[in-house]
Amino acid sequence: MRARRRRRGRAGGGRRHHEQDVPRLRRGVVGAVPLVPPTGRYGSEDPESYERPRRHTRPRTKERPSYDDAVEAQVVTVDRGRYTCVLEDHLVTAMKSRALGRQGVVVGDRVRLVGDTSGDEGSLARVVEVEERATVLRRTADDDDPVERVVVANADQLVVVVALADPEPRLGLVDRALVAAYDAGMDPLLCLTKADLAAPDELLAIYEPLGVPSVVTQRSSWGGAGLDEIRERLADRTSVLLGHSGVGKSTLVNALVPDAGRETGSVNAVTGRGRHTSTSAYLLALPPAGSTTGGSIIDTPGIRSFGLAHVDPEHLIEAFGDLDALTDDCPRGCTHAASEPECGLDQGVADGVVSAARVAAYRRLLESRGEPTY
Ligand SMILES: Nc1nc2c(ncn2[C@@H]2O[C@H](COP(=O)(O)OP(=O)(O)OP(=O)(O)O)[C@@H](O)[C@H]2O)c(=O)[nH]1
Ligand SMILES: [Zn+2]
Repeated sequence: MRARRRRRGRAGGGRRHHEQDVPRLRRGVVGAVPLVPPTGRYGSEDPESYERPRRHTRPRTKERPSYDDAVEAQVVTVDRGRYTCVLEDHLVTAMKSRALGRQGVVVGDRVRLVGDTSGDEGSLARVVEVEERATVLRRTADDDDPVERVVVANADQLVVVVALADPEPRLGLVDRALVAAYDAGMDPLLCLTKADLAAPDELLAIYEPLGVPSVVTQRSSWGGAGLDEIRERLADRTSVLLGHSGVGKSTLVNALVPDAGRETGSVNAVTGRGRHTSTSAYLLALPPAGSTTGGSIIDTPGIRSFGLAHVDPEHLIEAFGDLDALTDDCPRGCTHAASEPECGLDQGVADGVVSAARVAAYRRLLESRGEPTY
């Protein structure tokens, strides 16, 4: 029980929480690692500390925190050690400051920048702080590789984009993405595309017992309701879009953000490189539409596998409060899988407090952890 409580308190992974619920974040501390500014104003590698003797023109007391003129920005994409950040209305290229050490900086991170934040051609700012993350979406390269990678930070919804046909839906992919979402404390959303090619009923029935919300769409209806419903679901949130190649994700992103220029052809408009070399996620602000005012989406073009070795089954069930409540009397170490002899979930079904379909769907998710990555 004690171990379980400790896991519940795990940073960034509590039961479903949204960015809005998280109190204004502590600054300058990421996880347990305090970011200690280097001695001197910005550290010895900073050209400004040589070129502009600010200390003489702007006196500061010792107590004054460093970086108090740093500006807030959000990381939009990462490419070979360069961080593109959005600062109010313009993009700034930045690198990590030495003060960050090995601290990772990922798409969605809210950061503080110093240096040249003009965004002018050739300018380079420096990331000096990463704010505590409200959520982290992680993956392991594959299930046998325990190295965890943070994919994106601060997203509160994971949109799993699945084509109803061409390519055929792969449930393994959907299940694994859902596991990652629940583990990260993000709300899942199923986005079923290409409804002009196949009916959604079968797929919807499979995910209905889990209570996963869904939208069904097809490109030809985008003048009408299809796209509006998705916009409403995305409004004022930060949503990660995940999907296998060819499901129509880029087509959808381009419809949502008309000047996004996400590649549906062969060359990435952002990097100028081939589509398959672009592996970084990319954050795009949603334009206001109808009654919605904002929100952003994070496109994840390069994710081909979604290892879940980092996911603790005991943590997964916490995303399903009604099921979690049934497991208090499970034998020690019960994984709540179908093979467990005395699992409280089976008792719950026998007692009629939970549907067999819901337990079976939960167990399918649980088992998807061990399936091959996609
Ligand atoms: N029939 C049909 N085809 C669609 C629909 N949406 C997109 N497509 C087509 O599906 C193909 C794949 O679309 P993309 O948007 O490039 O798919 P993607 O998921 O971004 O794929 P990658 O770029 O490989 O990651 C394209 O030929 C689209 O024209 C739809 O609603 N119905
Ligand atoms: Zn159990």
